Formats: sequence, C-alpha cells, structure tokens
Amino acid sequence: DFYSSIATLTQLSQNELKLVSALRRFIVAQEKEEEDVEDYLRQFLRTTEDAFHLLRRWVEDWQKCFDIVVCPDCDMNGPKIDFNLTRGIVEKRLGGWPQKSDLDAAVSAIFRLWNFYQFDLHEFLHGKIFEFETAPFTPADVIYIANKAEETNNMYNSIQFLETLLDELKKGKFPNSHVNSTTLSRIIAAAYNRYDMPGKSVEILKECAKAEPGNKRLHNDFDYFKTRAASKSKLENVTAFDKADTEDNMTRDYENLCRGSLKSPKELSRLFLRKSYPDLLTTTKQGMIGSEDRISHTAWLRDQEYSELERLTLRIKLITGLETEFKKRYSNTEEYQILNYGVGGMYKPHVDPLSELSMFPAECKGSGDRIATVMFYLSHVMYGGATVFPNLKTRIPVQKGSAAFWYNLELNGEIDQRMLHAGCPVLVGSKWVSNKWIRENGQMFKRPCGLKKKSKEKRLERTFLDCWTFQPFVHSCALRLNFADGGFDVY
Ligand SMILES: O=C(O)CCC(=O)C(=O)O
Ligand SMILES: [Fe+2]
Repeated sequence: DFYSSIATLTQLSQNELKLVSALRRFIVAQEKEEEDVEDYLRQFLRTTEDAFHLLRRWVEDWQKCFDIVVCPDCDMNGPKIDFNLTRGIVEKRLGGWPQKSDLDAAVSAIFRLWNFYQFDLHEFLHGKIFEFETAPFTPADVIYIANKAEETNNMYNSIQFLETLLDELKKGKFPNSHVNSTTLSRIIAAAYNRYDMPGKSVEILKECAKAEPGNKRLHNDFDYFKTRAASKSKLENVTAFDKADTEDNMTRDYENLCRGSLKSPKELSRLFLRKSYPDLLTTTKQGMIGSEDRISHTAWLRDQEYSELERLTLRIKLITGLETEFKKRYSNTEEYQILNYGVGGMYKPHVDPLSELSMFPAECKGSGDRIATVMFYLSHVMYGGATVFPNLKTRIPVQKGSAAFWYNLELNGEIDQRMLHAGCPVLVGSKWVSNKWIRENGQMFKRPCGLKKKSKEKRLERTFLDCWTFQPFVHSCALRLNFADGGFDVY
C-alpha cells in the first residue's frame, strides 16, 4: 500500500528521480545516435507532487514508458539495459510497484476531501484548494476520476466532476484540451442515460445539437435520448443527484466539526513539547492500516527504546496523576503508537477501549482496558486533520507539540460514549500523532472507581477532555497545565 502515508509517497518521489535520470540518459543516448525519441517520453519528464498525479504516473505512465523502451522484441542496447536495470532496482527498493488499487485510493481520497471540506470544484480542477496550490488536472484526469466514481456507484460525484469540467471547457479555461465541449457533453449525456435520466441527457445535448447540425454521432445520440425520454412513463427523479441525505446526526456533527464550524474554547489550548519524532516510522517496526475506518500508517515504540520516551512517560504520570510505567507484564500503559496520515488520511468515529481481550498486546493482558488516552500532535497540518468529538461537539485542531488527554472509561468501568472521536481527513499536509494509552491496572488509588457511572471524581473532574499547554522551555518535568476553562495548575 503506497497511498496511505506521506512517508511512502516521498519514497516514491525520491525513487522516481532515479527513474527519471535513467530515462534522461536513455533519451540523450538515442539523440546521440540520431534516432527518434518518442514524444511521449519527452513530455513525460515533468514532475508534480500530489498523490493522484504521482500515483497515476507510477501506475500508468511509467508502465507505458517501459512498454515503449523495453519492448519484448526489440534489441536491448546499453542505455536500454541500464534503464531496465534501474527499474528493477527501484522496484526492489520499493518492495513492489504501486498498484491500481493505490491510484483508486487516491481518487477516493479526492472525493472524500471534497465531500468533507466542500472546496470549490472549479478552482480544484485548476490546482487550487482554498489558498493552497496543487497540480492542475487535465480534462483527461477529470474524466478518469469521474469514471472511477461511476465504477464505485457514485454518480453524484461523477456527474459533478464532469459538469464542472464542461463549465470550464466552455469558458475556455482548458485551451489545449484534446476533449472539446461537444465530446464531453456526449459523455455526460451518456452518464445521465445510464442513470435512467434520458431527459437530462437531452437537455445536456440540446445546445450542441443546435450548434452542430452536421455532427452525425451527436445527432444519433440526441435522437436516441429523445426517444427514450419520450417513452418514459413517469417523470425523472431530477433530485436523484442531490447528495445522499442519509447521514445520521453523529456523522453530520463529525463532518461539521472537521470543517471547523463548531468551535470550542478548548481550541485555545496549546502545548509545546520539546521534542518530536518525525523520522521514527522508517526506523522501527511498521504496520499499516488501510481499512475503511482508518487510512494511515502505524508504528509502535517501546518506552525503553528511547530515553526521551521514558521521560515523556514520566511527564504523563505527573500531569495526569495516573500510573504510566511500561512493563513487560501487567503494564500500566501501552507502547507509544505513532500514526502518519497522508492527504486524505483519516480515522472514522470510534472509541479507544478495545473491549476484546484477544486484541490486547501481551504486556497488557492483565491490565484492564484503556482507561485514558494521551494523544500528542507531532506535526503541523496545513489544512484538516483535527481530532473531533461529535458527541461533545468539540474539536482539537492539529498543533505541533500539543497534546490531548481524556478518560475513555466511566468510573464504573463502562465505556464513556461521550468520548467517541475521529481524526478528520488531512486536506493539505502530513499528520503525525502519537498515542499513549493508559490502562486500568495500577490506577486503583489514582482514579478510584465508583459503583455508579457518574460517581464523583476526586480530582481532574473538569478534565475528562483536556488540551494541555506546556509553556515552552520549562525544565524537564516541572510543567504547567493551562486548562481551557481558565483554571491553572502548577506541578
Ligand atoms: O488522529 C487523530 O486525530 C485521532 C487518532 C485516534 O483517535 C486513535 O489513534 O485512536
Ligand atoms: Fe482514538
């Protein structure tokens, strides 16, 4: 899986440079021999950085280059052998070539981001998302993306992309397009027809049919859709393309919070940690989750691997008043979990307790469930990526060096459903976070349990969800907690 993290995309990008050099060497050698160089190969040597374009190049365009250069029945000369060798080395280094599924994931991410953040599609096609620049799309890219949407039964997205492209083509915003607006209108009309809306197909083609009386194909289509529309007994459901309005309140709150429309005073809290660990994923054991619920890469770090982590765990103990020691058995905490989300990466609403003993790591088998979560934000994200709590209507924006703390369990040990939370999709940037889950074991006198759910808590009762503010440059463990509601504590 190459898609779900910026770290792997960066790897692709770096390795691509090697391929580009080999291809350049090949072209130079061809030119020296005064042999023709295919236009495709020359044009190909442009680079862009976003996931969709990067993956499209790897999955489709590079393949085409290989087919041209390393054709099965042509002689393998020096530069050809060199190029082919480089391909083999790069493939080996990457542990496999990016697959169509990676590209599909990048396309799904485009839709997810557009649905979440509702950026302007017209601007997006020209490489603009809010104030950010990305690579512009060609009409062929947009048609490719729309086809993908249709393949996954998402006609709404498909039609929206195509109609936006048509608008832009008509405005002359794609001057060098190989697709003209009549061809695109026919594509859109056919899509409506597949969705059993031939009336819409007729409407789409009306204008070009008038303007191009001699266009036979167009008129064939037009007549066909007219006949179909006339034979349809009932009216077309023209609202069929409205965005499905089936979302429950929780999902709506989740999306609204991600857009930032429900602000919380907690946003004012900031925590500055002295150290972050941006490069650890590549040096320790790795895993990845590419499920529907979570799109990110994961690594785990034991406290003992870095002395900084041991100190950090001690800090958590001092702040929370909970037992945090990491032990081989009956551990009070889990290893540090490091997560990296790329563009489009996210984590759907969930609660952190695992409930099932079989999912517990060995050191926590007898440690009870995740009583509390401490989550550190290790990177800035340019847009998106907030952590949101739909039931509390609260969001914590990403702020490098800050951390959030919350209890997952009620005092009687039941899961506290208020703490349902989610990681919003990253729109621009790369999000790194780290979780330290604190277990029930050892907290007996630290957070005494009660028989009832709402038994009164002795301390930190205001802080079932907190963002921490570390004043920068405080000495190791003497830190100050700045509660969002104005409270102030010194440890
Ligand atoms: O990335 C986030 O903001 C949330 C992560 C999270 O909830 C988790 O890892 O359990
Ligand atoms: Fe979580």
